[in-house]
Amino acid sequence: MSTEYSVRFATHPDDYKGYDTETLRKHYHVSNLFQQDKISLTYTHYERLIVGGILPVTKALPLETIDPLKAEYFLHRRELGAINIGGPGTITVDGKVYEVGYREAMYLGAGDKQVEFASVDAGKPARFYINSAPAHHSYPDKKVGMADADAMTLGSGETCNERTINKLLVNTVVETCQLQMGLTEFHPGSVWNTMPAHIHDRRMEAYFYFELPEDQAVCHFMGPKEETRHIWMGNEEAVVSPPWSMHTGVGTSSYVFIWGMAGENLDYGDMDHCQPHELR
Ligand SMILES: O=C(O)C(=O)C[C@H](O)C(=O)CO
Ligand SMILES: [Zn+2]
Repeated sequence: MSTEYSVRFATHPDDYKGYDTETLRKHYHVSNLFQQDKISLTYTHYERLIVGGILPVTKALPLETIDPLKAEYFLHRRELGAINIGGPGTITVDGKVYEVGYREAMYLGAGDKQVEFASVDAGKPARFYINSAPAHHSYPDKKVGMADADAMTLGSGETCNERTINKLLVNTVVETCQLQMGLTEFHPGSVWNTMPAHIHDRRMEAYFYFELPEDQAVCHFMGPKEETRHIWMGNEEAVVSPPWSMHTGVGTSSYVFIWGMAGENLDYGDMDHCQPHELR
């Protein structure tokens, strides 16, 4: 088996108030996503979103079903989004090969039976970050490059939050059941993501931070706006944002992040903003 998984249960905001650092990390922080020749999955009970990392080096890695799905194959009743943050890779779906390069995304619809992830060059392996959610309709597979993104620039240099949000797997670009994914990059000098912060209790979210120098960190904030907590994030680590939680983060240097959501609607702009002066 080249697949490993762990399970995260959902938490109540009243309980969260009493969590110390270790408990916060145990419930929301996800590390060790990329292990050589492994598929590492975290099955969350937030909209049953799965967060994962796939690092094929010496061999192709099949997407195997895992016990919590009780399904014959992984995508029997699921859809999946993958974004490659490494060297050139391929995703083979029921015999059809898609070349997926750096920062390119792939949407896989429910019903795809045999899916395999591979690197083109073991010396520069592909690194596929994935999110998967339950799906009750089969939409066509689609590769989405950065040039296809529905891009939006927000913020300003003065407030250190100037950034381009590249919406890759969203309903203006590709048909999905509930999954949305994108990649946000910063303009020089800006380090605050998602500021002003927001909550969308219709959808849970997961953030994955990468291209962060190894000796630097991102301070990720979560919680109801009047009761926030922080989690220090390292490179290639993810954090789960429950539907009741605001989310924002600030880096001690530049970084990039991938966000992914699942839940009630596909309306990216449906957010309840929390202005900086309202945060406690
Ligand atoms: O920097 C931002 O703002 C984001 O990238 C926000 C995320 O896309 C998000 O939280 C979507 O709900
Ligand atoms: Zn959000």
